[in-house]
Amino acid sequence: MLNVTDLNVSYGASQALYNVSLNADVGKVTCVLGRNGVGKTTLMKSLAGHLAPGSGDISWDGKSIMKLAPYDRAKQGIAFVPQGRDIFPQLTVEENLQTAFSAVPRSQRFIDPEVFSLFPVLQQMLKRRGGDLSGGQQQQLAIARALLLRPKMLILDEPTEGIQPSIIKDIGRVIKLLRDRGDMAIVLVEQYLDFAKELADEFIILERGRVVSQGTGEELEHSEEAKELLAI
Ligand SMILES: Nc1ncnc2c1ncn2[C@@H]1O[C@H](COP(=O)(O)OP(=O)(O)OP(=O)(O)O)[C@@H](O)[C@H]1O
Repeated sequence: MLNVTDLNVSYGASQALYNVSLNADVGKVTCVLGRNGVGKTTLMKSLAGHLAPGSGDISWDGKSIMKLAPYDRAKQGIAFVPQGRDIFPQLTVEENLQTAFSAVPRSQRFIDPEVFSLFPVLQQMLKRRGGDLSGGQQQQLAIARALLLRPKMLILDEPTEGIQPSIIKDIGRVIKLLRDRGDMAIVLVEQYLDFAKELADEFIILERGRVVSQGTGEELEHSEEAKELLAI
């Protein structure tokens, strides 16, 4: 289980997160919602170890991971799919997938066929360069690469951003499937309420760096407050 407690994060003199707390359970999708610029990415980068919080704590399975570098968090099973996907455009799809290998034991350094059953298009495009894929295909590649880390926690930062509806559906289906497998905590950042409603078991909404609403997926379904907080 992930426990984030009273996290404060600043960029120089400008504070982006104020006393943010969040829990995420294995076998559940926890959605982090909010409009542009409210601090969602800052929170995800803090979880992955790319930003150092000023105060507060982040623990995984009861142990603080605050002092671990991103690579060591990946080794602990924490996989981060950043916004903008961050794939290597000059490498092939296969080579992009293989970049996950450095953070897993030797015995796990193979492309698990499961990623092709989740994302069949990647198998067809194995020898193509990452940069030649569409935005949606790149997103699928980034998720597949994260899955090769055999994560216990999968962090997805706005996987639907700028992606065509049919691929959004596919990604939603994969997230549900991974959740139902029951061996992974999924933290999903979203701006789109409808996508979040379909998937969320728990949610928080951020506004100007603070948690202003939280609850269960069912509560999100009927929340007028959420609609207002996420309206553009
Ligand atoms: N590198 C940075 N230096 C200074 N300020 C930053 C930096 N990155 C983000 N910020 C500021 O921190 C605040 C939170 O930004 P963040 O990217 O976390 O929001 P977000 O909710 O993820 O937004 P989006 O949906 O647009 O990605 C914003 O006011 C942003 O301008």
